[in-house]
Order: sequence, then C-alpha cells, then structure tokens
Amino acid sequence: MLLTLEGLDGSGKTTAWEALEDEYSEATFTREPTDSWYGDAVERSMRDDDADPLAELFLFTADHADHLSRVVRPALAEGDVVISDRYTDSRFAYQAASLSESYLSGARDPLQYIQEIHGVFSHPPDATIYLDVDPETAAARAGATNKFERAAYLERVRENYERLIEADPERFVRVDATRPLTEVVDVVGDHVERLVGDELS
Ligand SMILES: Nc1ncnc2c1ncn2[C@@H]1O[C@H](COP(=O)(O)OP(=O)(O)OP(=O)(O)O)[C@@H](O)[C@H]1O
Ligand SMILES: Cc1cn([C@H]2C[C@H](O)[C@@H](COP(=O)(O)O)O2)c(=O)[nH]c1=O
Repeated sequence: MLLTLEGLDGSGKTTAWEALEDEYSEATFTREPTDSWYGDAVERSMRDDDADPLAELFLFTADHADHLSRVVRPALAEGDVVISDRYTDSRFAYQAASLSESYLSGARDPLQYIQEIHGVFSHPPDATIYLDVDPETAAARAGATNKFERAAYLERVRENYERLIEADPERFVRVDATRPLTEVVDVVGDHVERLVGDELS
C-alpha cells in the first residue's frame, strides 16, 4: 500500500508525516525530493531562479525513478506500507505550473504531458491525503525560501491539484489545512488509521 501526502508548501505535510513516523514505526517513511545525489541536483535547481523548467522537470523525474527502484518498489515488494511526503502529484502540480504551454510544441497540456512521462514507469499511489490551504497562507508560512513559495505560482499549483482531484476523486482525501496544526496532524492521523491501520497493527 502506497500512501502519499500532498499539498502546497507550508500546508503542514512534513509535520504530519513526522507525527505518523513516530506512531507507525513498522511503515516505510520516505519523501521527495530524496536525499540521494539526484535529490541534491533537484535542490540545486530549485535554488536557481533561471533553471530551465523542462530540465528541472527531468531532474525531479530522475530523482523519482531512483526513489522508486531504491526505496518504493523494494518496500512494496516486502509488503510494507509506504508513506511518502510528496510523490508524483507534486510533479504534476508544480512542474505543470512551471512549464508554460508555449514551451511545449504542439500546444500540449503540461500536466497531461508530465503524467504521460510517468505513466510508462511509475507506480501510482493507492491513496493520497491532500492538505488544502490557500496560496497566500501557504506562501506566508513557507517563508519564500525557494522560487516555488510565492502566492501567484502556488495559485497555479493549487489549480493543478484541483484538476488531479477532480480526475481521481476516489484516491484523494482532502484535509482543511487552514485549521490549527495540531488539529491537522490529528485529522491526518485519523485518515491514516482508517486507510492502513489494519495493515500496521
Ligand atoms: N495549520 C497550520 N497552522 C499554522 N502554521 C502551520 C500550519 N501548518 C504548517 N504550519 C507552519 O508552516 C511551516 C511549514 O510546515 P511543514 O514543514 O509541516 O509544512 P510542509 O507542507 O511540509 O511545507 P514545505 O512543503 O514547505 O516543506 C512550519 O513553520 C509550520 O509550523
Ligand atoms: C517532489 C517535488 C517537489 N517540488 C517542490 C515543492 C517544494 O517547493 C519543494 C521541496 O519540497 P518540500 O516538501 O518543501 O521539502 O520542491 C516540486 O516542484 N516538484 C516535485 O516533484
């Protein structure tokens, strides 16, 4: 079972993920970007305001491919529950916001294009908890430490998340992330218990 946490920067994902890690020691906890050298390349690109958006997409995708083969697939093959702080939907939402349609020849829809790239090799999540917060709050909480943490950009990212949820409503669980952080953490915990509690006890 592969469970992912998604949302804008500052939505509280990492805090919720850390609380889950404290509670469920038997699950495999992981995240994207990873701490591999591919992840380091991604971090470097994120610090570069002039990074080419297509090159950046493929750096994130390389990190994902390595994450899949090194961590996710082996853990799933062992029958583990895998809980990832960000996964493929981050790419669909963020890199589709970075890639303008004019960048792709043939007026391709960036989000669809990125999904197609992943479709040939990736492993889709079984369930995704989406921490929903408005872009202004997200940007203020995140503190603009990288180029993605700006309200106007996060507005486009949020629209992309909404498209993903609309296309696959069964997979997503929406959590109101404007509530106090302790409540958000508790609600995420309740959903995880409902989704994978049986497999973890
Ligand atoms: N519901 C909330 N209420 C108030 N502050 C919050 C809330 N959620 C997160 N924050 C604050 O936002 C900051 C980022 O939190 P956290 O790292 O858990 O979020 P994140 O979604 O993982 O962000 P990022 O993607 O930027 O790493 C922290 O300072 C945290 O205290
Ligand atoms: C996996 C992934 C991440 N991002 C962006 C989203 C955040 O701004 C940063 C780092 O994530 P963190 O949770 O704040 O540590 O990377 C992205 O644009 N595309 C992705 O695929």
